[in-house]
Amino acid sequence: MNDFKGNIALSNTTVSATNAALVALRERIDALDTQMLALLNERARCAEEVAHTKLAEDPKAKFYRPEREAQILTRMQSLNQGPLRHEQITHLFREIIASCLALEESMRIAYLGPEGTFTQEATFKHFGLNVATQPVDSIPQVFREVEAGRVRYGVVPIENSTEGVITHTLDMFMQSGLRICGEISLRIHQNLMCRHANWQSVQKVYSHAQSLAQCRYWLDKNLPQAERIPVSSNAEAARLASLDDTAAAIGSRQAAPIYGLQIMQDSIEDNPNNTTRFLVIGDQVVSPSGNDRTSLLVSTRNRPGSLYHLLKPLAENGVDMTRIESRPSRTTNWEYSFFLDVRGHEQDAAIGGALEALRQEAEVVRVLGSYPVAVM
Ligand SMILES: C=C(O[C@@H]1C=C(C(=O)O)C=C[C@H]1O)C(=O)O
Repeated sequence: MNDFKGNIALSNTTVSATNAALVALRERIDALDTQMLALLNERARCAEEVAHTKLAEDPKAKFYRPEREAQILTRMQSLNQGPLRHEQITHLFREIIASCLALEESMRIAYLGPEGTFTQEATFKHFGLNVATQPVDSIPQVFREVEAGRVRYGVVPIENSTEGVITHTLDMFMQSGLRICGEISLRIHQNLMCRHANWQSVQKVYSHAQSLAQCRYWLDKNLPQAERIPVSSNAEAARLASLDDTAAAIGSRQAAPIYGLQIMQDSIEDNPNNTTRFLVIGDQVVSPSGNDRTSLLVSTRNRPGSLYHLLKPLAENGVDMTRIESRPSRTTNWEYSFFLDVRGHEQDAAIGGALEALRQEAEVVRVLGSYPVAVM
């Protein structure tokens, strides 16, 4: 009995000591929040000042500066000593920057929709959660919205680490004069969602064919009885699953609340490094950030050694090529267009030299854009 009472007394003391510690910690957190609030608003006032300064210099000034944002995020990562992870710091600062930018101007961004797709997730990752967005039905439509000036920028997928390049996007650059202003790299986490907790009993799984392919082994193991039904987008899959208790959908976690579904299993992709790269398209020429990529479109007649002649100027100028894709040029049979990604900015001397030499070799050499390499 004594022991029992003693224990109670001990735990009461522990509880009140814990309480006192919690009270003190929460007071400290409140004080820090007060400081952060003041600092955030001071930062916001600086951004407003930046806007006035930009306008005084150029009444048509573009406020969004992707290279500056990338520099800020990279700097914060290099200063970060934890315990918050780089990813969390990046996320928080992205939202702070987006909120400051929103004070300078309100931007509208078109993306390949519908709502609940990974392209929407990429858009919010890059521009912050509060940006005004316009989901559209197709990649050409994203280009058209930007070209017509109905939105400031567009977001389209360009390549997936498992499934390869998205040729629709590449082909649009052959017709459009828009430039690439940025890239977004998104780790693709697939989620199984349905209306109820009894997910193991579903008979159908809806998703985009690519997502089904990315979860093949997980499905074999966990839902061998369910029929896999490919549909036009993951958002459409979520919509169909929201109408049917015998079905589940696979897709982006953004889709679940939109279609009234619950996420029953997350990160079910077979390859945990599955990443998709997206492009931000617009009409802006972006200044160097210090860690940039340049995308080129080069067309040439098909003659012996033509690819060698295109690549030689890059090698001779020490330019690091990170990607090459070839597409039929569509204007003349057996003429090819090459999409090249190189490290660096078009204002770098090495790339300038390579471009000059390339222009002697190829019929068409277009810089699609120099832009900051995706920061996380
Ligand atoms: C404040 C600026 O404008 C925008 C907002 C930024 C920010 O909040 O840090 C950074 C770059 C721009 O997109 C700026 O150009 O410095």
